[in-house]
Amino acid sequence: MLSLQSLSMRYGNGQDAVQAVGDVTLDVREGEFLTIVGPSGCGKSTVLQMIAGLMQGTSGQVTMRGRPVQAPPEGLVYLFQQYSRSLFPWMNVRDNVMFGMGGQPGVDRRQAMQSCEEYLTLVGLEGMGDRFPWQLSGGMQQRVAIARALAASPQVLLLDEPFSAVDALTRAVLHDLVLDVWQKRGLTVVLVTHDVDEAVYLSDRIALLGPRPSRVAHVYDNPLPRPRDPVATRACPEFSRLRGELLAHLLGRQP
Ligand SMILES: Nc1ncnc2c1ncn2[C@@H]1O[C@H](COP(=O)(O)OP(=O)(O)OP(=O)(O)O)[C@@H](O)[C@H]1O
Repeated sequence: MLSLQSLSMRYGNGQDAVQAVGDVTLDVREGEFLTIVGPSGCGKSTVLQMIAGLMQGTSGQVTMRGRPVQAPPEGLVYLFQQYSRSLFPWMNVRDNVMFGMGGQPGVDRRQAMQSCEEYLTLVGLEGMGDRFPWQLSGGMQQRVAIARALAASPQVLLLDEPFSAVDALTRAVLHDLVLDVWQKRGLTVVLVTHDVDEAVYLSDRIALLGPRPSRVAHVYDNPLPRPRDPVATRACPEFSRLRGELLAHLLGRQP
């Protein structure tokens, strides 16, 4: 689905230049849930923004279904960590979600409103369309942002630490919501996170980036069965083993 070939990124020039991404090569398979983890500042968000076509690498390329990504491609949606930045405070929830459908040909307002209700139901916010983002809790706002992302009918969903700003219980609920939607809609998901537990719970595969300038240090296959369960999955010996391996690698305790 997505292919990252020898991708590198240098910000700035001369003495102030920062080589953020060294040489990243990675394939993302159609329909998989792939997570990118790595030490702080190693270039995870930069890689995700290059996948999204929000910026071009200094060298290398990204392709989606074989076509070079030079601008945000159709069918790909990027969900930011800060829901407050992605929702429009002057629009109610319904209009925010309908904004996600913007420009889809042949969709009239009544159809759009009906689909909007379906997306809100999917994220557990049925009947909340008239509220404004500032009338909702952080977790609810992030659900609206997810509903809006889904309203764009993406094939690929890029998630940049979308769960880090909510409390642990809301995070667990949002994890299962995203897994449910991913499975029902057959999406391809690429998630960037600091959270090793989250990476193991959600993913099919986990790409570990090394320190800046980053390369892919290792890609872990996740053997944990699906459907996953917030309690039972974390009790599996495989969960602890994989989590431990990732942590050891991140802490530099791996040969
Ligand atoms: N627009 C920019 N201009 C200059 N330097 C930048 C810019 N964006 C990021 N950087 C630098 O590039 C490096 C990688 O940043 P990036 O945000 O991609 O890393 P990250 O792994 O996502 O970080 P974190 O885990 O802390 O969120 C950092 O040193 C950062 O300061």
